[in-house]
Amino acid sequence: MPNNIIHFHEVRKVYDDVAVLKDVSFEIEQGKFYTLLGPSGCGKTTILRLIAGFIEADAGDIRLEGKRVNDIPANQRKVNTVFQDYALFPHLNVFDNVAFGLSLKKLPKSQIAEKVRNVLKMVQLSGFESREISEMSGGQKQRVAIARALANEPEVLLLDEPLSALDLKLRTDMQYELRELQKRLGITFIFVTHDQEEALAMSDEIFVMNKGEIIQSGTPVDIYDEPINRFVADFIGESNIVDGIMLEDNLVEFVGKKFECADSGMRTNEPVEVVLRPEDIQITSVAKGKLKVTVDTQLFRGVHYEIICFDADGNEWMIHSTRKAKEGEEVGLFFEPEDIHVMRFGETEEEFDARLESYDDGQEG
Ligand SMILES: Nc1ncnc2c1ncn2[C@@H]1O[C@H](COP(=O)(O)OP(=O)(O)OP(=O)(O)O)[C@@H](O)[C@H]1O
Repeated sequence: MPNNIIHFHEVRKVYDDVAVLKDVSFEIEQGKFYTLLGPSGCGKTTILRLIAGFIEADAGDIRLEGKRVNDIPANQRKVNTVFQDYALFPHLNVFDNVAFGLSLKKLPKSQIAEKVRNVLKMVQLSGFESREISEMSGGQKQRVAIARALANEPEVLLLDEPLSALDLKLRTDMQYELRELQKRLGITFIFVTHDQEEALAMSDEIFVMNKGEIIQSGTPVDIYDEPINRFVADFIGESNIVDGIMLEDNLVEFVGKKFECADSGMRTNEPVEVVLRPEDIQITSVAKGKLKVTVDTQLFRGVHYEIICFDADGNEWMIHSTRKAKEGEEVGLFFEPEDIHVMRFGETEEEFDARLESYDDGQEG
């Protein structure tokens, strides 16, 4: 049976008459690395604050280890937060920063010293006890903030964009470190980011959010390979997305042609959007291709060329290729049936219905 440490049931948060969380429900299993991913303002930090107890929900149930905590104050929850700006005390040294919460709890000095030593070792900062915060690099400050949170022995560690202030190289290093630390400690991490690559690299499970709702949850591979709609497909990785219509369960029409695809579970005549990832498309000769396009522009991206082509209907196609193409040349695009991913049309029922109606009108007319 899954061991759920956090449970949200139809949790709502309203600011100035606007629901910034719209009856959100989810379960968090103990010991896994979760990421809340979504654009700015979608409600990620609001979820963390509700878990931590910094703000109160306007409706719904929040449970920690099975117990309803809506009315339990933050300092009585076994949850700690690492903030984006680290929130360290600049006038205290590393030891005193990490010991801060423990001193408030009035633990004996020897016990505090031992705990601080242990957590500094975990984040590989042994020997830095007497360093001033101003003498630490961004990545080191980050680790002090994590050590301070871990010193309280939380069941859950909440991390609010903790890597966003770091440069790219350090951020990648810290992604490995955090992931490794989480595995080693076996405690639950809930990590907030708007960086999809970070989410894909680190998480056991991702919740993709938009406008106060969780749009899709799943493993990084599930979400990358099987986005449920245009928003998720666009937000996670780069995609070619075109309108289509299902002809059979494994036959889809788009750009005026029929293509075999994997079993889709869609109904005949269902309006869909078709996703083809840029790395799943190969450039070949017009004769061998499934779709004829003209190469427009290309950019060298280090590991691949990003090639932009247009088909006869004016649809843009992005291809990632290790080989250079010739601008202005007519080429064929080739893809396998299983690389065609079909999604139900639209992000809302209204969009789907409107599309269905316009398609039906077209059929009759
Ligand atoms: N104290 C507040 N008063 C009024 N509105 C608020 C308050 N806190 C947050 N909001 C609003 O709630 C919405 C969700 O905010 P939240 O901080 O959860 O977003 P986020 O997804 O974490 O965004 P970001 O990535 O920019 O941090 C935003 O529209 C924000 O303006």
